[in-house]
Amino acid sequence: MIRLRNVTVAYGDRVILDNINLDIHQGETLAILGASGSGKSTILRLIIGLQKPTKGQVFFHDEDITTFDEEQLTAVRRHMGMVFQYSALFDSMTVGENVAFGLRQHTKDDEATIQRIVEEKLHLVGLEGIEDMMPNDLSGGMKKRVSLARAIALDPQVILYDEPTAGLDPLRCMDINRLVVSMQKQIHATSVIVTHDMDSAFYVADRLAYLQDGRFRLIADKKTFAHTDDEEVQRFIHGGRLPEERGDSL
Ligand SMILES: Nc1ncnc2c1ncn2[C@@H]1O[C@H](COP(=O)(O)OP(=O)(O)OP(=O)(O)O)[C@@H](O)[C@H]1O
Repeated sequence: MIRLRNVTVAYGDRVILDNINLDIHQGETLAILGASGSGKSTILRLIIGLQKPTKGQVFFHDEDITTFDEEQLTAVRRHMGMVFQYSALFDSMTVGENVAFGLRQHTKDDEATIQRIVEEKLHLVGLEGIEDMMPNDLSGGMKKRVSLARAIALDPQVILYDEPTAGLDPLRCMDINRLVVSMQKQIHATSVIVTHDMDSAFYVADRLAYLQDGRFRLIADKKTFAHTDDEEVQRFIHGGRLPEERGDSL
């Protein structure tokens, strides 16, 4: 469904992604892992067409979107919902207006239809009756949920999550993890999730990809990934601990 082919992203001499290939299959949830600054968010920006690669191609349904103009990209983005790091809600708009934003931009739906969809999407993320609240009055977890409701307002084929659990306590993280899984079940979206959070990655993903030094060091299904004999990947999975440090420490 989404394919990156021989993609390089460089800023001057600094190569961030070095001739990478990636296939994302319809209906799957793929987690992209890697150290800070390894280029994970860049991959999301390439997929949604917010950034063009220095070299290579990005396909969505067999169309190379790197050749698209802004109007064509807007049409592609209609099928993609993005949950940005730190929610990125519009602070001056109510929750309802935030969720309705894409509907107003991309559809000619009447006000009653928009209100019905806003209500339905807020219900899907476990929030009801908060349409008139302002983002600044919400907790971090609620903001993420509203951000997700906004991302799914147009029934996207693809949902891109940039660090959806960052900054949340463990209970709120688990709420978001469950939501990510339930989104996939309920709207059959293809999901790509960029995260540092190993628990979250293993909970939500079908496959995991580990990015290092501009390349994918490992792309594998969850079980294979968890049991890889690649010591570097194992160290990342175990929060940097060496094998001798991995016993029960509590
Ligand atoms: N406009 C730019 N000019 C120069 N360097 C940039 C630019 N945008 C991003 N970078 C660099 O590209 C690298 C990859 O950025 P990206 O945001 O994709 O990383 P990331 O893996 O998502 O990091 P994090 O986990 O910290 O969010 C970073 O080192 C960043 O400094």
